[in-house]
Order: sequence, then C-alpha cells, then structure tokens
Amino acid sequence: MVDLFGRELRKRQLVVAVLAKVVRLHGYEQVEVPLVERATSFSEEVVGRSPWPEWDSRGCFHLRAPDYPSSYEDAPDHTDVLLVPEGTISVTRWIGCRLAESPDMIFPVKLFYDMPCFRNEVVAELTGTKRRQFTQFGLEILGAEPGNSDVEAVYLITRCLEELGVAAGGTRVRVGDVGVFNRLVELSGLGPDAAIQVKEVLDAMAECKAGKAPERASGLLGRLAGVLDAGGVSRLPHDVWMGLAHAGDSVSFLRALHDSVIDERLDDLARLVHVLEALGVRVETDLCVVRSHEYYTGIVFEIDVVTEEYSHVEVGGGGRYDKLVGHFVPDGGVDRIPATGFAFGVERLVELLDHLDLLPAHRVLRSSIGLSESSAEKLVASGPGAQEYLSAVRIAAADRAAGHPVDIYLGVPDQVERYAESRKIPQTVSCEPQRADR
Ligand SMILES: N[C@@H](Cc1c[nH]c[nH+]1)C(=O)O
Repeated sequence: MVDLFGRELRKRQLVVAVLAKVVRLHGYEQVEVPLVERATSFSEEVVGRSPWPEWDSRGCFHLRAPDYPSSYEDAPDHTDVLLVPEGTISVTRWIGCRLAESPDMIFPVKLFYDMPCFRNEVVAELTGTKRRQFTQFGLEILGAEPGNSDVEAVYLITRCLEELGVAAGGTRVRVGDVGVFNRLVELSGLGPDAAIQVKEVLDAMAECKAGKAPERASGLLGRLAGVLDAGGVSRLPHDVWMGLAHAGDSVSFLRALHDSVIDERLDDLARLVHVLEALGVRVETDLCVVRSHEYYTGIVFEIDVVTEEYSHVEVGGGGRYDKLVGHFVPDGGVDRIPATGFAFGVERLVELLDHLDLLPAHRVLRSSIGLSESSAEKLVASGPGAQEYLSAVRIAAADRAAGHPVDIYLGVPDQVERYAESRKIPQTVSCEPQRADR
C-alpha cells in the first residue's frame, strides 16, 4: 500500500473526475459503500465456488470485528468482515436491502462508485499497478434485462476512455458469455472442482490471446488437457475445450456442436457485437473470456487499450450478474434482478494514460473539472493577523467565484516569495488590512 501526494494524487483525481463526469452525463448516480463488508456477503452461496478473489481465498483481508453491546466491559460478539476486494458485491447488497424497504422501487437503477479496494496479493507479485490497495471506478445497471444495458455498459467504457484522450480505435473490448462455458461444463460432465480449474485456464488463455505473456499458452494448454483427462471427459467435448482454448476464433468450434443452448447464446453475443460496432466500438469475441468472479451469468467482457506502439491488456472488465441481487433481499422471494456493469482499475488507467502522454502537467494541474487543490493561479500574501486574513479572503473571493483557485499564504512573512516560487503559483498579490464587516 502506498501514500499518494501532489502530482501523483492529482492524476488519480483527474482520471476519476473525468470518469464521473462522463457517467453523470449519462444519468448515473454515485453510491458510496463502506470499506468493510460482512464476510457472509462473500459466502460460497452468494459469490460461487471459485476461491475469491482471483482464484485464491487467501487474497482477501479478513477481520473479526468485536461488537460491544453497551460498554467495553461487556463481552463482545464478533462479526466476521473483510476489506472490500471489489465494488459489485457491496452495491448489490445495498440495493437488495433497499429493495426490501421499498418493494415498489423503479428499475433500472444506474449507479457508479469510486472506491478503495483491498486484495492481499503475494508480495513478490506486487508492482506499481498491482498493489494491496487500489481504486476501482465502477458502474452498475441494476434491474435491466440483457440487451441494451450490456450495450450501454460497454459503450460507456469506450466513451470514458475517449474522454480521457484514448482514440476510439485504441480501446478494444473482448466479449464472451459464461453461459456458454456453463453449458459446456454440463455437456462434458465436468465436476465442480474440475470446472473451476478449466475456467482458470481459459481466463489465462484469454489474456495470452490478447497479448499478455503469450509464452504461457503451451503450459496452459497442457494443464487444460491434464484436467480434462483427469475428469474423464470424452473425445468430442475434450476436442471442443482444447479448440476453444487454442483458437483465435473460438465461436466456430462451438457452432460445430449444434447445441441449441450454445447457439442461442452465440446469437445474442453476435447481436451485441453488431450493435457495438454500429456505435463505433472495437469489439472482439472470445469465448475464453470467462472472468474469475463466479457471480457472472451471461455476457462478460474485458477492456484493453491497444495502440500501434502500446498495449495494456485488461484495464478493467465486467459483465452480467442476474442472480446476485436476490441473495441480498432479506426474507428472499426475489430470484432474479437482471444486472450488468463494469469496473476500471484506476491505477492501471493512470499508468496507461501516463504512457500515452495523456496526463501532461498542465492538464493535471489546471484541470477544468474541479481539481483546484493547491494548483492555485494566484497567491494572496496575507500576514499573520486576523484582519489581514479577512482582507485576503475578500480579495480571493472574486477569483474563486469565477472558478480560479487562489491560495492564501499562511506561513512566516518573509518566505512568501519562496513559497510562491516553490509552488509555481504564477501571480502573487499583497493584501491590505481591512476592518471586518459588522
Ligand atoms: N466487480 C467486478 C467488475 C464488475 C462490475 N460490475 C460487474 N462487474 C470486478 O471487480 O472485476
């Protein structure tokens, strides 16, 4: 975990502010959730069988919070909680509880959030953008059937990146459908543990195909063959799994099965791709895109930024999760609230924007969208007296009202110039003491 200050912090704030501006413009409302969440929200029943998050349950920070009933002298009860590893669970828990209070809630509900998340990454794997604390900017559309809501989620990803300066063709969205994966598991008679191993391999293969550490591919294919053999999978489904993992165009392997469930999913996927292309989104289909979170139920996608000289695979991802909200409606009774969404890893975004030179100093310091902290255009050189400060506030008021940041000097008197210089504040004005208004 790191401390952030100055330019680095402002970069992140700028990116989040741009993202928030885009999604607000599209009618999304911000939601803020706590940093801890009950461990029960992440139980296997809710989030599925694969270890959470990212294939290993040790990847979460678990805590036991003591609850003292009425004084610290009382023996405490305990609540098992964890530091949130992502936003979707908390947001769906919130909406589920709200739904119980107001059953006539009007759907869809369009939300976004910007929140710190925590994952206990292995120390040797920590990097500048893979840290144990990171920021997610996410968006959820709750209570909307598959179709246009998926289009909107994916389209907004491209709009967000465009607004940050990434050219439209630079954003690539890889789409798949976990419904296809689930059906193939069923057809090939794979047990739950084997299915999770296969899913993990496909997830990694999707990354390889997208260009991230492609040298892993042959090892992954070997591992897949091993899992399928150990699971006693018969010849045809065996070949389909291998072909799916291996192929650039995994759709044709699946079409060859002539299975109505799979065909229907592929038709929906083709429709989604068609609409996205009409919106100018660069989209590729890859059925190896399955995502690690098991709450997904349908369309899933991963977001890359790929230009001629630069490639960042997976700056974010998302998908449909039609069965999650129901788990959080107290007293049950709600089986399906269709929902979709995505999240960006903000640090990854900052890194790639930096790489593409899209966060130059003037943009970070003099952003037009509300980053005024300490990037003052003017310094009012106030002295230590209260009256001087009141004058300075009056002097600063007009500029501030017009949106120009003004800093009032609060240091020792003979250091004003050094201060202005070191903070690179272009203009310093002195202030004459005035009498305070009565
Ligand atoms: N919560 C998901 C992203 C997402 C948001 N909505 C749907 N999916 C993640 O952390 O990867």
